[in-house]
Amino acid sequence: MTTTFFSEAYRETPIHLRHIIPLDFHSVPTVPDSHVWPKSDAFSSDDDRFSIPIVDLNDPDAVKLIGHACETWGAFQVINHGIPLNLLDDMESETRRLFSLPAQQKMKALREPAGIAGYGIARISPFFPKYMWHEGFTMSGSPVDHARALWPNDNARFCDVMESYQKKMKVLAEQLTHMILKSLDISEQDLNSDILGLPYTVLQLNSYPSCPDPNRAMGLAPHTDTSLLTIVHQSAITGLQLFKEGLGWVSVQPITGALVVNVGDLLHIFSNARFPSVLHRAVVNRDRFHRFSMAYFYGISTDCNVSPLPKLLNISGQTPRYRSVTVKEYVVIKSKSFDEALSLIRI
Ligand SMILES: C=C1C[C@]23C[C@@]1(O)CC[C@H]2[C@@]12CCC[C@@](C)(C(=O)O1)[C@H]2[C@@H]3C(=O)O
Ligand SMILES: O=C(O)CCC(=O)C(=O)O
Ligand SMILES: [Fe+2]
Repeated sequence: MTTTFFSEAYRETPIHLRHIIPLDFHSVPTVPDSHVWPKSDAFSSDDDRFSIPIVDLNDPDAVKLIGHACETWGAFQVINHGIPLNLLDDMESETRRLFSLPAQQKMKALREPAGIAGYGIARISPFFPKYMWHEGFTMSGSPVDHARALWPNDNARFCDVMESYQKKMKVLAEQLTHMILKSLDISEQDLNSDILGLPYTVLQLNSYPSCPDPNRAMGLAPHTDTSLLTIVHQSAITGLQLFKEGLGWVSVQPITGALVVNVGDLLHIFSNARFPSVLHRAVVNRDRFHRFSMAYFYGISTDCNVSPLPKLLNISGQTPRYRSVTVKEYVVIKSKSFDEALSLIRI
């Protein structure tokens, strides 16, 4: 379902193979020119005075705290979320196992030019003049076909772990969505009845190999997510940074067992810009520090419209800042215009 939706949306913007096939990172002793980004101090963020809020889902004030975090940061870390720690560990070890395969084996699961699922570099690559120090593996639904191509005889464990993670993430994403709506005083009855019915979901595994010159390479370039919200599990190595007006790039410190939640573009539109869809990027590390992350993108039903929620406009007396678009229209606009997508639908 999700796969068909995205391949229809991406039909008009197929990606060239040079923007799908990653570098064989372990085969290069230095950073090739194709991957050298302009040197800038902004790459390092040693300033740990600031950090995004941490919300305990068992806190009686969790709804209020989440609402405040979404409004001030567009992100927060969540603890006591109900995802077992051993499942997070299994995700990490299966992710490591996948990216440790020889380059020619990973190529057997290469993403199609207009596809969403499979192995390759980030879809946003063509918007940047340099390549990122990153490789990814994207799943929309069952990973079984690609997993068979990667490990003809030994794919059951990978599929089991990915599928059970997707199930658990869906439950958590639903719970967070309800809490976020509650923080806005919106109940399910205030929503178009099928909007949350059949959400699109995408699971993305990210690998950032250790880099010989991390100050000149970029793991994942600055972007906002095309989702309602994204739940990220990061390995114990720093790399994720969020951009906060007035502060600049702020690192998200890994906390064992915590998950990072980002506000995506769709929630930004629904909230009539009250919640910023957070600009974020991943920087890379040297030596032994190969970093992994697992991002779960949670959307809404693909045949629904996205627009500022009418009840919210009534409560606040605000005028809508965005015109109504279908999810597909928005995904097409974003795939063509990337960081200008929101301004193209602004009223
Ligand atoms: C649903 C999606 C969001 C995403 C594009 C995609 O079709 C599948 C992969 C997602 C991802 C993961 C890495 C970063 C990102 C910007 C990219 O290039 O591919 C996101 C996309 C997004 O949020 O727009
Ligand atoms: O690696 C990370 O921490 C961030 C990943 C991310 O932003 C994404 O997959 O969209
Ligand atoms: Fe992201």
